[in-house]
Amino acid sequence: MSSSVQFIDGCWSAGKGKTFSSIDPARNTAVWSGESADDSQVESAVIAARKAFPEWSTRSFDERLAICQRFSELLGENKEDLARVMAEETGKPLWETRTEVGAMIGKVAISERAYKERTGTVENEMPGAKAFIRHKPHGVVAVYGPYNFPGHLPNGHIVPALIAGNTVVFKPSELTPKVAEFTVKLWEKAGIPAGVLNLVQGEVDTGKALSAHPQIDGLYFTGSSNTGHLLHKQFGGRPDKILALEMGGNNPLIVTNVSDVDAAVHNIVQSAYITSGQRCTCARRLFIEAGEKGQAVLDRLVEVTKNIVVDDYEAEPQPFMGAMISAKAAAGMVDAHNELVRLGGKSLVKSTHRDTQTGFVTPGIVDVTGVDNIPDEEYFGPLLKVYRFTKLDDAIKEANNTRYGLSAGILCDDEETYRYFFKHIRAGIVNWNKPITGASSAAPFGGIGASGNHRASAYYAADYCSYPVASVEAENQSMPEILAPGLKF
Ligand SMILES: NC(=O)C1=CN([C@@H]2O[C@H](COP(=O)(O)OP(=O)(O)OC[C@H]3O[C@@H](n4cnc5c(N)ncnc54)[C@H](O)[C@@H]3O)[C@@H](O)[C@H]2O)C=CC1
Ligand SMILES: O=C(O)CCC(=O)N[C@@H](CCC(=O)O)C(=O)O
Repeated sequence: MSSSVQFIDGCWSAGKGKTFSSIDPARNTAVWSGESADDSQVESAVIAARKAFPEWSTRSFDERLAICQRFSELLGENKEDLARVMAEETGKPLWETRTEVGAMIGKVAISERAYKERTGTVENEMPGAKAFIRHKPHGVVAVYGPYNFPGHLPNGHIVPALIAGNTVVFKPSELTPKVAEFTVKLWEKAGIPAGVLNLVQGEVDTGKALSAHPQIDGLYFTGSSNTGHLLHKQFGGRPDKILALEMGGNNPLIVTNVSDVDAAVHNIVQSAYITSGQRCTCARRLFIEAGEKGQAVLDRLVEVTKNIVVDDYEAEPQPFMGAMISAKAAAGMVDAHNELVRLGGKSLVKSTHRDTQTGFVTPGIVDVTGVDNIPDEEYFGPLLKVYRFTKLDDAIKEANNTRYGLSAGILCDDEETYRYFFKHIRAGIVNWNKPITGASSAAPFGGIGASGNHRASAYYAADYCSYPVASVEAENQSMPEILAPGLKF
């Protein structure tokens, strides 16, 4: 247990707000406990970041990058310990948390490339002068992270923000404070100067205090659509502040005319149930063609889903799914399953909460074909709704019938069908014969509609971490050969 949990202006200190804790959802044991940052500590963190900004932003790019590279090396050296902390706090199996640390390590090199490619310097000759495009950091930015990737997703904002010269106040998910503390200690070890990266731990009150602080210049948020929409309202009328929102989805996956049934089922399972369905990119709605071919896919999916191994993060052999983030979240999945059945859906695979004290829940499938009033909600867990269709156009129309627009995919043998789907589907990630999860850090990552606000992250995070400055520059001034009308010299 730790008490110095806030990192403000280069110093660790205890929070002055109320106590909160994190629980290992696989074992129902306490992992971490500490006091939250109160308003005065959020204020100190923002002021420290403001004070550190002039020096950090005017350092050379290479100096800033060197610290990020050292952080990346330290992640490598501490990979196993960090993966274990992630597993304890989230319930995710170790194979998966190791992958998450790997993604964090890779983020630095990718962000360096993205910075140079998307926000580097461009020089053009013009008569008697040169035209430049350069980029400057915004200033103090707040970074909010979700619990499902407590390392990788906030890291996807923090690294490009720091590389670009911003200073950061990081507010992690209250469900994963230990991962945040571990990570920020590595930044400290990497030599991040005082005030450049600050950590304020706490629950929603801490988040509210930070987002409302008048001295932040921007906020980079990954989390639920509800919170994202609240932040968007809060930032209304503030065009001077940059807001990047990465939110949830109600993502569709269409299956039509596939010859390799097992390969299709594997792609469905990877799309719907990886991370116990706790990825914003997970498939929530599966459209399967009516008839024998579709039935063969569905039957095999039901069979494979029933056999998915759900177990402790340390179990050997490793399970595909670990516990969900909390016992409450797992119970919520069973409730959501029952609600779909109450609305008229047919349960094909029942979601079962293993016990009321842990987050273990088995993956579920409900056939909701022809059922009206299915809520357009993101059930953030391993629950898949099935829709049978006869015409592809109807499936695409229904797939688009959502306020969200994060990821979408089609599993089909012929390219023409994919091209048609691509043209008509609305989403920020559109895949063919691949899972719709597992988005690359080397590509833009974001959604439309209620999934985001057109400020895609991952490779495009560079875009919201600085603003462009256009300059026309001449070493000497000279009089033009022809004066504008009405001027006399
Ligand atoms: N599109 C994307 O890139 C991703 C989106 N997500 C989404 O994140 C969600 C799961 O993450 P959660 O941690 O539950 O999200 P959340 O919205 O509950 O929390 C995210 C952060 O916002 C803070 N917060 C909550 N209410 C606030 C308020 N009123 N004012 C200021 N701050 C507030 C929380 O303390 C936390 O730090 C899912 O909906 C998922 O789809 C998750 C991963 C990736
Ligand atoms: O941010 C990046 O570097 C790439 C995006 C990414 O890692 N996406 C993951 C997880 C995000 C989520 O769904 O919670 C994915 O697409 O699986």
